[in-house]
Amino acid sequence: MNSAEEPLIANPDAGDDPDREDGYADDADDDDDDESAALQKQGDESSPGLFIWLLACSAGISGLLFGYDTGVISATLVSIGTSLSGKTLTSLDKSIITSSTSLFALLVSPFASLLADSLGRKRVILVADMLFITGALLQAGSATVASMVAGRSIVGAAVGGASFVVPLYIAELAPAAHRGRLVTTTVVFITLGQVVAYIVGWLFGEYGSKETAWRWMVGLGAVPAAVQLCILFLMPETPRWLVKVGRSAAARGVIERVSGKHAGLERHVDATLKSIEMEVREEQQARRSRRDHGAPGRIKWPDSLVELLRIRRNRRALAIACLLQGLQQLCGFNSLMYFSATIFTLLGFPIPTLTSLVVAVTNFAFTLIALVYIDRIGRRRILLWSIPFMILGLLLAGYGFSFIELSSDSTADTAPSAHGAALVVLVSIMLYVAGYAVGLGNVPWMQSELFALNVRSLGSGIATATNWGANFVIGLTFLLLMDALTPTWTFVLYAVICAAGYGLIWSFYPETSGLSLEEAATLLEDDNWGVR
Ligand SMILES: O[C@H]1[C@H](O)[C@@H](O)[C@H](O)[C@@H](O)[C@H]1O
Repeated sequence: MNSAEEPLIANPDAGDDPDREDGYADDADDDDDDESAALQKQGDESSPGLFIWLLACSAGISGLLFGYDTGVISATLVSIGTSLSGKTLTSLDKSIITSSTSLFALLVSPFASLLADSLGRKRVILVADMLFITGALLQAGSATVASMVAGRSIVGAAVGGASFVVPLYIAELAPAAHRGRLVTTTVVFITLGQVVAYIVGWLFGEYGSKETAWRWMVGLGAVPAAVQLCILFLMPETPRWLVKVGRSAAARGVIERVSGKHAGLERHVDATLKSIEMEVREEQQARRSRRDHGAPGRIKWPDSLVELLRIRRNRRALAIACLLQGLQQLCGFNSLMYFSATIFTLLGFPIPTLTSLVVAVTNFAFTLIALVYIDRIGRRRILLWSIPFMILGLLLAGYGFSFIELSSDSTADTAPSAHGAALVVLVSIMLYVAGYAVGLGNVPWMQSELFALNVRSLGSGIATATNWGANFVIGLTFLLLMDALTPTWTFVLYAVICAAGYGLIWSFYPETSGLSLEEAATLLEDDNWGVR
């Protein structure tokens, strides 16, 4: 058994409560708990301090890479020409090159969660950086389609690991009152990475040499990864992981540093540490009791999977996290990210790559707005407010498309009415993207706050895999749907998916804003899923 699975907490207050079969709450400690929760909250609500912002930004570089590597592919594909395997890329080559990234992200994310539990959150960021660098260099030096696919797959593995571990890392370090905002920083970096990728793609595409432009586009991804690799040595491990492996003294030091300076710091640190230790202890007891009641042998990862699926609140957390992550992709946003240039070509815009920059910039700008308001408005509420705008945008875009005759050579009817309709589509796409960016674009990444510590890493890993699975499906089916259903009905289909998602969120997703990770994880015990 690895050390992460068997914490070594030496806590003088540690009380075993044999009456609790699940080991989750201990009545005798209730008054203490209330006091420490109040103290923890008091410290949490003070300003988060420079150090935690620096940490969120350093970790956010992974988000920048995620956004850059997923965004840069559209410009790369149109600039490769005959540089790979001495031939023009076929549609199949393009699809495989594009989707290998999401496929590997999908395959790697659940396994990265095992690494994050045994080696720590920080080391997964380190491994991801090395993969980002290797993948970028391999792509830049590719002479064949096969080596390009290998490079994209390695980058995909890095994106899969980083996209799951960075929100987890930040959520475990952040004070509760600012956690939403700090996790949203990652999404700000992702969307910034996409803007940068579009600009780099456009600049190199317009002004670079035909032979080497695309090599620069993909190779540049190595730079931020190398920078992060250097900074990483200054970044701490999360207190929750440290407590889990029995290093409470080190955890205390980290909590002190991220709490910022405020009155009562010492007591706040004590309270935070105590509540983490309590959660770990309760999980140890629960695990021990489950082992005594049957499951023989040592707890290995399939056992944490069993815990995830057998305990009601864990199962619910997983259902919600997967629902949100699935919806984030199935609402169709990334079809715009990957194919907006194709769409705007169909609509007859003169410089489609520039027009598609509108999508990336709107996404980035509205993610910044989410950054400011997410903790004030709350996760559930921001989703319930923003999804109707997405639905409206999709329906209007579908309506606009119905006025445009797409001819067989894939160019739009150039009649004045078609120009008007193209503008309607552009504006409604912006409305949809804005709605997406303030809600669905970022809230699902707060997934780790739904899970109890013992299953947090595995649960987040599976939810991240759901995100990449749905991303893969959307990337693969969008153009086919446009052909089979027409653009109008494709957009209507995405609107229907959003409406169904709205209903599910309304029924099952409780508000977790402002709660400590330990409180958020217990909310799902309620019969009504903590929704009312
Ligand atoms: O949160 C991010 C962000 O919204 C990106 O713009 C999108 O491309 C990703 O798929 C998503 O996970």
